[in-house]
Amino acid sequence: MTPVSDPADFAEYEAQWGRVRDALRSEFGDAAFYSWLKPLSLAAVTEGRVTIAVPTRFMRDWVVSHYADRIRVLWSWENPAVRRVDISVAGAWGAADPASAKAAAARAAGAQAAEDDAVAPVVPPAANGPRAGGAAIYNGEGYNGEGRGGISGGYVTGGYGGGAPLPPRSSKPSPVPAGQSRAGGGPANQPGGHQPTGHQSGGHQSGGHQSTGHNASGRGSSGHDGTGSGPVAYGAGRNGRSGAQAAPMSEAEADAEASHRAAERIDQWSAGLDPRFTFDNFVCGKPNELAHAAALRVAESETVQFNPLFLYGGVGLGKTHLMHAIAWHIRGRNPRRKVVYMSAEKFMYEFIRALRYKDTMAFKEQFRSVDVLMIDDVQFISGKDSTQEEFFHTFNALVDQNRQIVVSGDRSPSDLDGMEERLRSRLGWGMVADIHPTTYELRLGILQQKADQLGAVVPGKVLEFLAHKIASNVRELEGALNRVVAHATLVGRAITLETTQEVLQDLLRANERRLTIEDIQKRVAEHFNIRVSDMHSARRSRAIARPRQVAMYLAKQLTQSSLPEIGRKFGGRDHTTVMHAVKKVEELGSQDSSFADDIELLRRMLES
Ligand SMILES: Nc1ncnc2c1ncn2[C@@H]1O[C@H](COP(=O)(O)OP(=O)(O)OP(=O)(O)O)[C@@H](O)[C@H]1O
Repeated sequence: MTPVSDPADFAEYEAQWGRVRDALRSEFGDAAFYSWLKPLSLAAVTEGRVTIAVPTRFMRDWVVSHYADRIRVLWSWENPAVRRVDISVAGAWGAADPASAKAAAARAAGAQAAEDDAVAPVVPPAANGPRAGGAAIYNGEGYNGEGRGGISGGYVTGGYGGGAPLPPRSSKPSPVPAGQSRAGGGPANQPGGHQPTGHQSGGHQSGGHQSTGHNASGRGSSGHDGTGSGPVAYGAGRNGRSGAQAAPMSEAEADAEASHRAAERIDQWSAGLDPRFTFDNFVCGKPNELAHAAALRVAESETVQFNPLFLYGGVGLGKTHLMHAIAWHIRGRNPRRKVVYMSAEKFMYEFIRALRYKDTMAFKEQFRSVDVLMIDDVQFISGKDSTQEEFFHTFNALVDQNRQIVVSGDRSPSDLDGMEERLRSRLGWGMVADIHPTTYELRLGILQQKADQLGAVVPGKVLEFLAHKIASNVRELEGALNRVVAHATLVGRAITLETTQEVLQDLLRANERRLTIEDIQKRVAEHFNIRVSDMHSARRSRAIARPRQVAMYLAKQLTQSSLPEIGRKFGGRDHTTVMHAVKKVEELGSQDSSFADDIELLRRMLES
């Protein structure tokens, strides 16, 4: 094949690529475009054949399977001479800005094409420019200032926010002044390895390693903390490449390095798993039997059972415990399976960080390469549209690849206010398992088990007393037992009912004061002069229905009960009826100040 050798021709192909991209964007929409298509760049052109560069292998596979055919068709409409479109990984070059992307991608694709077909693509001279190899040039004081960052090892290392730009990771030879090693990365006065280089923001701690600043890429760390958020030690990577003597990384090496980093990161994300939260330590009873059975099924199966498994329930009822138990179990059975557990808050934090450091491709790739993804407390991303969008795409990508997803929340998917409808419906697709508030028997069982774990001798009467008095949630129950045991150990006295009451006086008082739905129904019925039984009845006249709605609203505001629990206490009504009541009372309160005053009065009476 004859390469296109005239830069003007290449420019013409670039213009065609621009139009093809526009067409792809309008066909596939903005979300797909920004995730998958925007990072592509025209790399090389030979007669009848164009090569598009992608930043990672994962992305290449995705683009090949989802978009390549369409790209080819659209391009042949633009230019019938184009009969073939190749998608190639930019690999060891990566790209930081459009100009260098072109150069880097051209080299990458050129190398690939040369390997494939022994055809040397011609890169327009201008595109290669002064940044040979697409790497930013470190001249001992800073950069040659093109774009916002250097390029190294396939990762963009953008000098974000105006800090001194970072030196490139030393995977590519570049003109470093003789005798000046890149190890340590920064200007000469920064010792290698443990000084923050370039931009620092905040100082974020993670995974037990302290980092005094972010590196600008969020990646490219020396590898010793695996987070990419710690101090930067460029040029001293895992493979021992160091600074000026480093040989260029091949595509395969770059991929291996990237996978290694992704694996480190995945391990680090799940590093917070609590070793106490296992299935062995989980006490199963009526309120949590469904959730427990579903969790166990997911943990024991190599294939996807239901996707996602959505666990929900009130505060401190064991959702996190079950998720950790799934992770431990899977790891125990098959350590090779990649399991990621993280809170939704952490997911958002990681996403924001990736956006900030222009590392979203790596972020996507890491998440989408896991076998089991578990996201705890998903309600946290309610109202956080961009994070939801990213989670939505991650979710879809994993479901498409038949990977298991487990999510927990404080309410059912359909009740997740502030969550996009499409995400809510996806979350409800699989198995939704509710953890109900504990019963006396379950609390007693949990107390017995926790006392055994502590190795403490606690009289049955004390356990029964605690199970009876502390009904709010298991976390509080466990805290109470810990206090009693700690007190006995410290003062060297046996645990008795008396010492227990003494040690826990504040907690017991607070629990006694805790409002129940029955208290609310009684008080609201009195206030509106109706019978308490009307709270449960099917009567729909406004004189009855309105006070009932008010009581539901107050139950939602003043207790920790979930919507289904509240519904059950109001004559077995559905949770959607409770939701409607809550909305109605809020609406009336905003329109009618005397109604709002009435509600406020009731609230104060109930809380006093
Ligand atoms: N059935 C159970 N058996 C043993 N321990 C339990 C059980 N349920 C909850 N716990 C314990 O209660 C504590 C709180 O549980 P966990 O953190 O899992 O609650 P959660 O539902 O995730 O709460 P939150 O909504 O606050 O995130 C943990 O120490 C956990 O071990």
